[in-house]
Amino acid sequence: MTQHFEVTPYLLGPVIDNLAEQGWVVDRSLFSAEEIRLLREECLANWQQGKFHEAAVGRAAQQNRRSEIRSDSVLWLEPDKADSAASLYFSKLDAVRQAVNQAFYMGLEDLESHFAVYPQGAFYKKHLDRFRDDDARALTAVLYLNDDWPADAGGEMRLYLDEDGERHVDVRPEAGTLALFLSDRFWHEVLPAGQQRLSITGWFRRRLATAVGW
Ligand SMILES: O=C(O)CCC(=O)C(=O)O
Ligand SMILES: [Fe+2]
Repeated sequence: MTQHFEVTPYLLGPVIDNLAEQGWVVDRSLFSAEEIRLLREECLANWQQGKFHEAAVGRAAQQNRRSEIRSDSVLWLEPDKADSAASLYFSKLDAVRQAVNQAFYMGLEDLESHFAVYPQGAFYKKHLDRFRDDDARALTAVLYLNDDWPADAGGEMRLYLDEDGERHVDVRPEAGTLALFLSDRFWHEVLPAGQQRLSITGWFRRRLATAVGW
């Protein structure tokens, strides 16, 4: 069954405007409570079936488990095999991709995404979402799935707004909050989570300018 999830331009307008002005945006209107509930259930069902693995740092052959840097567990989403909740996610994010490409000619081609579960106490130290040997990741999208996130539960994503880390915003991982930021520009971290924390992290990737002999 093919379903089309409309993302009306009036929802994307402010997202694009904020990205243009500041390179990051926090949106709370793209996903409905029901859509987030479906995604959360899918995330938890996979978690309970033991399908997640401890997250690594780095890419491909250079991947290492570094539990002093991050202590979450992840499960990659497969767009082709996506069942209903994940395909809903991919169609919404594709609308974002197209709007960003139209506005900024960024040439975003695809999206790689994983569910992430941060058990109580888990964190991800300050980092940049771009690998030394791969600059394809251009725009990061983090969507939070947590139904109930008390103010004192920690687990905020701290997004640093300048190079020296003096200014930052803390994003609470509440259901339906979507944070978008330029992957090569914004250092960020996940503060220790006071309770289990669920999310989907995605990276829009750009075509790589590979040398082909000319
Ligand atoms: O979950 C978050 O708030 C951010 C996760 C993150 O920084 C990452 O997976 O690279
Ligand atoms: Fe990150």
